[in-house]
Amino acid sequence: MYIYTSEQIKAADQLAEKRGMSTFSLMENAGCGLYHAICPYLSTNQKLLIASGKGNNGGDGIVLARYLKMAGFEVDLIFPLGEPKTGVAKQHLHYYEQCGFPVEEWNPNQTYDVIVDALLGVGAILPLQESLVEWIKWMKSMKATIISIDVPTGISSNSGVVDQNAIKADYTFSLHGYKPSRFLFPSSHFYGQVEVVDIGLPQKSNWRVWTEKDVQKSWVKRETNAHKGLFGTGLLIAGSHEMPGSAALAASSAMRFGIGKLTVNTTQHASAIIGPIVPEVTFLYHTYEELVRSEWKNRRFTCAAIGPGLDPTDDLEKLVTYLLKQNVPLILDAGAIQSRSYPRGEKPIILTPHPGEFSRLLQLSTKEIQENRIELASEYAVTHHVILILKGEYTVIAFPDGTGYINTTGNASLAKGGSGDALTGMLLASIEGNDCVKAAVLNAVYIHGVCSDEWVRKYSEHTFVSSDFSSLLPMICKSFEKE
Ligand SMILES: NC(=O)C1=CN([C@@H]2O[C@H](COP(=O)(O)OP(=O)(O)OC[C@H]3O[C@@H](n4cnc5c(N)ncnc54)[C@H](O)[C@@H]3O)[C@@H](O)[C@H]2O)[C@@H](O)CC1
Ligand SMILES: Nc1ncnc2c1ncn2[C@@H]1O[C@H](COP(=O)(O)OP(=O)(O)O)[C@@H](O)[C@H]1O
Ligand SMILES: [K+]
Repeated sequence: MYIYTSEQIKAADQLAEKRGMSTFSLMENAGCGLYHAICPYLSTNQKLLIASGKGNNGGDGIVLARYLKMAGFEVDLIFPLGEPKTGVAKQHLHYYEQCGFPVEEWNPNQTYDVIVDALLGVGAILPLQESLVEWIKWMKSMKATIISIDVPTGISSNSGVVDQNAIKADYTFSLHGYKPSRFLFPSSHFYGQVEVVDIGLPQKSNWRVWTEKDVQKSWVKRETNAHKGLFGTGLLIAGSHEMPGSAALAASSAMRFGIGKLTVNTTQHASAIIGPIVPEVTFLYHTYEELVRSEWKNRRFTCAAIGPGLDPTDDLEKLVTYLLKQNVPLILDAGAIQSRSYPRGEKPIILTPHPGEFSRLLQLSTKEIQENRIELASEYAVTHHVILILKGEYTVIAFPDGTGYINTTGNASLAKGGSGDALTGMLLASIEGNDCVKAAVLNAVYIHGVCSDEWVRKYSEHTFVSSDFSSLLPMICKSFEKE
């Protein structure tokens, strides 16, 4: 489940070539792998068209055409942009023809059930050429099932940028690994159902998808003689007169997700609302200044989260600056997400912006953020030595060492006030319950999403509310515990 930029794909090809694995062989692997992956979606009574481009994406289409022909499928191979230009694609076309298979001319009057888009892959340069646009318009009018090879033609592979005439695939079969645009916007919505086809190259990338297996492997079971002191003494600075619920949601998720002890610093009014929801927590009613002056030193908190339900003020900023010096894991959310510098300590500092907050932080439009979520999050995490969780569909989790992960759980039922507060609470608990910081963060994000996935399996996606995390977490967490 690795993610590769177009540059990384080219580098992997070159390295393979240097080590004796020719691009010709890789293309054979690609075409053969594609054949086996695509076959289950096809039937021999369908009329198939493979439209190949001039580069190696087109070459993959040629190899696929040969395998399909050999298996008895009715398939036409055409070159809407002209015949192949790369040496390996030419070689494969030669072999295809030597096998006795023809190349067809594009016939706009012919109809097809399935069209394979092997026009452009990771070598695409946008915008699309005029000569392609006419052909794509015809293809769209066909109402056939569209299968794209590697990347749907007309979308970028590294960014979310989409050409106005881009092909919207029903299925995309990506070679070697995912391409970043699979998880960016608006490009991800052009991929359809995605499968990765292995082509025999070793997997190595600093970006990948966090999976159920990863959660299972890194799940920490409690020792039989465990005591509450082992799972953190957290301080949650959250909730205001106007937004008391955010603290309640963060606190209840933190308790449910396993934190040992939790103190909430909030207002008297907010605590009257939080207390009945989470009777397990204790309260402090300090001003930010008072917290800085005394409380922290006396209490021995082992981790903190700040921001849900708080407005960004100068006093809050002073408190954040103070907390950043305390060398404990710190989660900065909502009102605590501001532009500032961060110390290079051993304890993790975690920022949880949604695209709007990240856009304010970077002074970029949300469109630019969404098109480049992975790259921008990673740059920020590395430059500022923080863990950056860029929320939304396909949440991006970037680490200061340049590695990163995409989360694929969660759905639009989470698009409701309070979901982010619950995540903050879960992160706080997770970071104290797992010695591996990466696993702690990734598992919290993953399970936060799984809760909403479980909800929509049974109920309407409109009806999920953040208080539901509390009743879903016991069952979801149980499913990850090894017997
Ligand atoms: N390691 C891997 O993943 C491998 C990938 N292969 C395939 O090779 C592809 C990359 O091949 P290439 O680097 O040759 O690149 P592509 O085949 O993606 O595209 C390059 C060709 O398209 C033309 N082109 C670019 N932008 C265009 C536009 N806007 N309008 C019209 N024409 C345009 C270029 O002039 C060039 O001829 C991958 O996507 C994959 O399908 C395999 O064949 C080999 C191994
Ligand atoms: N369409 C979606 N698909 C997956 N996850 C989503 C979607 N919409 C929202 N989320 C998740 O819900 C949470 C929303 O957080 P946030 O916007 O901070 O909410 P709030 O501030 O109201 O608590 C994030 O974890 C985000 O990833
Ligand atoms: K393609």
